Amino acid sequence: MPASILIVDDEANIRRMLGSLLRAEGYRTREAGSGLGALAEVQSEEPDAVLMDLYMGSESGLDALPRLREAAPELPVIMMSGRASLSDAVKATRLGAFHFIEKPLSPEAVLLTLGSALELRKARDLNRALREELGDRDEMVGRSPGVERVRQMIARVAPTDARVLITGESGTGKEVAASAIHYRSGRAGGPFIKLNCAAIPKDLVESEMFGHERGAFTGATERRRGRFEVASGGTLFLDEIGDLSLAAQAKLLRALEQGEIERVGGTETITVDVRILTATNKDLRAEVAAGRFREDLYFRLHVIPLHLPPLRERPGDVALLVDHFMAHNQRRHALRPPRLEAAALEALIRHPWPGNVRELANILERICILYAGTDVGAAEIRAVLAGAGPMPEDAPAYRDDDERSLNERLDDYERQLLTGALDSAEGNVAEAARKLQTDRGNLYRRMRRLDIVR
Ligand SMILES: Nc1ncnc2c1ncn2[C@@H]1O[C@H](COP(=O)(O)OP(=O)(O)OP(=O)(O)O)[C@@H](O)[C@H]1O
Repeated sequence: MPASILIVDDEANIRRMLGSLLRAEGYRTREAGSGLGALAEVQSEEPDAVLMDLYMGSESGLDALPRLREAAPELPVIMMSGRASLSDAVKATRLGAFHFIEKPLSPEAVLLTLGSALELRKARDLNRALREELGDRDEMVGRSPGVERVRQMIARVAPTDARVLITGESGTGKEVAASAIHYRSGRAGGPFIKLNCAAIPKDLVESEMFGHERGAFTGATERRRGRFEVASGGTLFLDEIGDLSLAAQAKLLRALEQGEIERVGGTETITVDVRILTATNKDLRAEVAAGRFREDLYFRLHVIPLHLPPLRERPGDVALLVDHFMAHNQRRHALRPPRLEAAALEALIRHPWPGNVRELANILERICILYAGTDVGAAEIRAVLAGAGPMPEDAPAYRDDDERSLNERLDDYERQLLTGALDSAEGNVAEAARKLQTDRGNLYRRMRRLDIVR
């Protein structure tokens, strides 16, 4: 669809001249002879850009400009004038004009300025779409006191640069909270970069965080920027921080203390401006006591603690989350949502949700797909929940003659489960994690512990 341009000038011959120039370039054009006329045009259908004269008889384009901007805040308006003073130009810019061009108009200047105004417009539209999408992602659904506390805390810490250590069981929304903090901070226009410390092999942690120079180690065929550098100006979210090796902890501590990093194999010191948010489902204090986590690093990261309560402690949020995920699945899969009977909702509320909100989201996706457009009662919910249970019916039974310890037997079972899921996902770890209703980090950690290589 060609862009539509509104031409506002009290002189008909200028409107005609601009109109034919723009149409020859493939634009659609509309015209207005006054500021009021322009406002009516914009209100009836918003154009993609406006070209407006500064002096239209007794009327000044400078009066019309704020009204246009109010009616359509993202509409770029280009002002034109033959006898504008510098102060007019400054005033126009201050009132939000996109640009100022002088008459007599040169076709090149008009087309060039219009081209960049339309680019800006496109970028703004894209941004808005992104914001809408993100709004959905970083929205903490829930009205329980626990979630209200989290929300208040987020509002309080977001505008600061304080480091926040987010704790909570798996699937409670730690990443949602981190992204909410970023997008409500002054760094929202900068990048939000996530690094899952459990998902990267030990010997690559340093290069993931700080980057590497070409040839720094076997396989480093290109120079690569690390997450610290990529996140500069924004926020770096270090998930599963409790899984970081002691060696990597030492390097992270140095980076935090000095605000500087060095790429692996490099000599250059790079200053980075990054806000650090961390999350863990481990008890980091216990990790410190056990000597697995550096105390000095713990104190650096733990400036503000933010704890996300497990879903079973806030059953009052289940109904809201059900609504939220039903709407989400309806959009995502373009299907009619099932109708949940009261008993079905009751069953969902009573479930203990060991996998927290992530588990609820997965169960609801399954319900939406399996029962689209039909009635769902407690029996259907029980069936879906049973299918999602941690132990399938053919779990290995207890055998008197098995001499292995409990842990060895459990490891064996876990290995079967993981390799089964990985096989069924054709080796795709993210997909296998989804099938097992866990996150990739957890799956990688378990694979590493059991020496499962994929
Ligand atoms: N309060 C909430 N409102 C809406 N969605 C939520 C909420 N909490 C969690 N979710 C959703 O549940 C899923 C899991 O959340 P998230 O990844 O933030 O959990 P997590 O605590 O970081 O998990 P892990 O420790 O396993 O990484 C995501 O799809 C997220 O969008």
